[in-house]
Amino acid sequence: MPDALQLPVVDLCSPDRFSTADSIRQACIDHGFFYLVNHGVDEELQSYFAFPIPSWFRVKRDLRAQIDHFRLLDKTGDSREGFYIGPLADDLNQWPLEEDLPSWRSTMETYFQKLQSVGTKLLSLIALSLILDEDFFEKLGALNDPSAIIGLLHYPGDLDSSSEDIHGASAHSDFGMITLLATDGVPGLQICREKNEKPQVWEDVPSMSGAFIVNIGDVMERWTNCLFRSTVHKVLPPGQERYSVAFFANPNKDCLIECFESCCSESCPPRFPPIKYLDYMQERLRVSFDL
Ligand SMILES: O=C(O)CCC(=O)C(=O)O
Ligand SMILES: [Fe+2]
Repeated sequence: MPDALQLPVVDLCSPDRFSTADSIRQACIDHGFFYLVNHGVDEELQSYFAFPIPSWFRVKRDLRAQIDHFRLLDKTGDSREGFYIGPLADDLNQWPLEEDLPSWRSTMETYFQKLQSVGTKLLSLIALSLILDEDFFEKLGALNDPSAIIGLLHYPGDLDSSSEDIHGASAHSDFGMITLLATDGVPGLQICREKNEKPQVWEDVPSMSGAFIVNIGDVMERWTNCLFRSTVHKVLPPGQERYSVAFFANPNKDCLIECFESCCSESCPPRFPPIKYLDYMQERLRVSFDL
């Protein structure tokens, strides 16, 4: 049986920003995961995502088009289904008709904007935690036209949870800067802090009512020269229906992912060469989906 984790809890609105930044730093070094409370996104909005994705509304999965348009896909073999909403301004999103799901589009747009603003606030604390200026990510250009994505995820309830080959979501790390996750409380999410250890140890990440589960993505790990970890995680077949929403805060596609000066030195040189986010993401998608 995996152990249940006690992840740190970060208060987005704490007046003591420096001590909050310190706890974020520790959480990102130790776990790459933490809970975010006091984020200002009301739960009523969050309840909108738990809708059965109607069969007529499932997105036709055109891999090439999705790469071009920064849409992410579930890994082949995962049993979940997802509906993805990309940047609102780029006009590439497919929306249900107003008469089929009244107010759904406007609610989702509001939700997207709120998550974007929570992400921006959190990134200023993350900048502080790395001894950088609070507006560091803005100045870097990461937040101009960011290629953020919301994934509305549905895990069917009728999977055979006794088989090791059946995943809700198979083991992966997220590509971007940070991910904010809201779940409906049904368990299933697990993390593996030492992915190279044998046997791997998987720990349950319980949901916390009203809190987002935040995790560090690969771009942040690369920026910080692996000081902050992009922890591998997966979702077990829940054995009952499960809904979650993941907000992937990805940077602007032209943003350069280059080790921060505060995270390298002569004795600790950058582990990765600089790369533009667009090139990085295309490479990751190519490897992940064997394109
Ligand atoms: O649904 C979840 O709890 C996790 C989803 C996830 O890790 C992802 O979509 O990257
Ligand atoms: Fe993930």
